[in-house]
Amino acid sequence: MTDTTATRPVIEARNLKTHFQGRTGIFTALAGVTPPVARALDGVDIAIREKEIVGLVGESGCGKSTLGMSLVRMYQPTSGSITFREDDITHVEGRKLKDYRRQAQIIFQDPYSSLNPRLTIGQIIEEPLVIHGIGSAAERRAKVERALDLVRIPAAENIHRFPSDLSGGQRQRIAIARALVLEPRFIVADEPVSMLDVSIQASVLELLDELSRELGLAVLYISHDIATVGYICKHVAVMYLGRIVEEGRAEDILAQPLHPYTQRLMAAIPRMDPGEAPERVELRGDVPSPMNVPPGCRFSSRCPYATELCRAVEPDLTDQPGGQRVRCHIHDDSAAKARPELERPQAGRITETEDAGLLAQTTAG
Ligand SMILES: Nc1ncnc2c1ncn2[C@@H]1O[C@H](COP(=O)(O)OP(=O)(O)OP(=O)(O)O)[C@@H](O)[C@H]1O
Repeated sequence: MTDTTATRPVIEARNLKTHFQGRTGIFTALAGVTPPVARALDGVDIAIREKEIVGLVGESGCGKSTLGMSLVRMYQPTSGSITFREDDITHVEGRKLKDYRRQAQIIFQDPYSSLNPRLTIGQIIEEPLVIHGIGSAAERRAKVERALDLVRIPAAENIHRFPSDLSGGQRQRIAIARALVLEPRFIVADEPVSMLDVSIQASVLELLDELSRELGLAVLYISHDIATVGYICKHVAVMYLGRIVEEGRAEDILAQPLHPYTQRLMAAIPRMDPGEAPERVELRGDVPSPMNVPPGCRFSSRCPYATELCRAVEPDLTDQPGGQRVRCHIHDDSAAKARPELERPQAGRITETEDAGLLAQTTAG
C-alpha cells in the first residue's frame, strides 16, 4: 500500500502467502498421489496505519478472508512476514501469540452466529477479558460499560439482555464492543454489514469510521461490494485469486479503475439512475480454483483484452502516473519489451477469450 503519512504502519505484511494442503483421501493415498495445494493467499503486500481503514475487495473465493485471518494469526502463513508495531509476529507462539491476538481482533460477517445465545450481553463482552486474565470483576465491569458506550449502546438497559433481544444491527455493535474491550490496535472487519438490512448498513460503517479515528485503530475492511468501501475507506486494494491486482486511493479507483477486473467490479454495481440505462459489462463466470492457478495473468481466463502475453507472463504490480498501482500488461510495457514476439493487450480491444460471450456488453435496464 502506498505511503500516505509519515507514521509507521501499525500492521504490515510483505509477500505474505498462506497455502492450504488438500486432504489425502483413501484413493489418493492408495494411488500415491500428493493432494493439490490451494494457494489461497499468494504473495500480498499490505500496510495499515493508525486511524486508517483500508478496503479489501474482490469476489467470493479471492482470498480476502484468508488474508484477514492470516494477519490476525488465526491462520499460520506459509511464507512472507507480518510486522505489528515494528515487531515481527509471523511465527510467534505461546504467550507472545496470545498477547498479539489481544491487540489484533477480527469481527465476522454474521452477528447471529458469532454471539453465544446463552450468555448475556455483559457476559459476552466480558468473556475475552476473563480469557486474557484482565482486571478484577469491578474493573472488567467498567471496561464492558465503556465498550458498550463506544458502540453507542446504553449499558444500563442492555447489559443483562440476551442476543435474541436485539436487532441485527445491535448485535453487530455488540460483536464490535467485544472486539474493542481488549483495546486492540488493529481490527479486521470481515464483511461486517453484508448480513444486515441495507437501511442499517451505513450506520454500522459510520460507527467503524468514528471508532477508527477516536481510538486510533488500523482497520482492514473486507467486502465483496466495491460500492461500500467508498463510504469509509481512503485506500482500497482489489484482490483476485490470492493477489492484489490494483490498489490506491479509493476516490481514484472508484472514479477511474485501471485493471479490467476492477472495471468489471465497478460496472456490476447496480445504478440508481433510472433515467439512464448505462452500458454495462457483466462479470460472469467464477474465480478459478486456487488449486489450479492459471499461468500468466490470473485474470486472463476471464479478461476480454487478454492476449498471448497475458496467458504467458504474470504482470507485476506497477506504479501508475495517477498514484494507483496495477498488475496489468495494458499499463506496463516492460514484459512486452522483453517478449516482443507475444502480442500485448490494449485497452478497448476485445480479444477472444474462452468465455468472451459471457463478457458481452449488455445494457442495464
Ligand atoms: N482452510 C482451507 N482449506 C482449503 N482451502 C481453503 C481454506 N480456506 C479457504 N480456502 C480456499 O481459498 C480460497 C480463498 O478463500 P477465502 O475464504 O479467503 O476467499 P474470500 O475472498 O474471503 O471469499 P468469501 O467472501 O466467500 O469468504 C477459496 O478457494 C477457498 O475455497
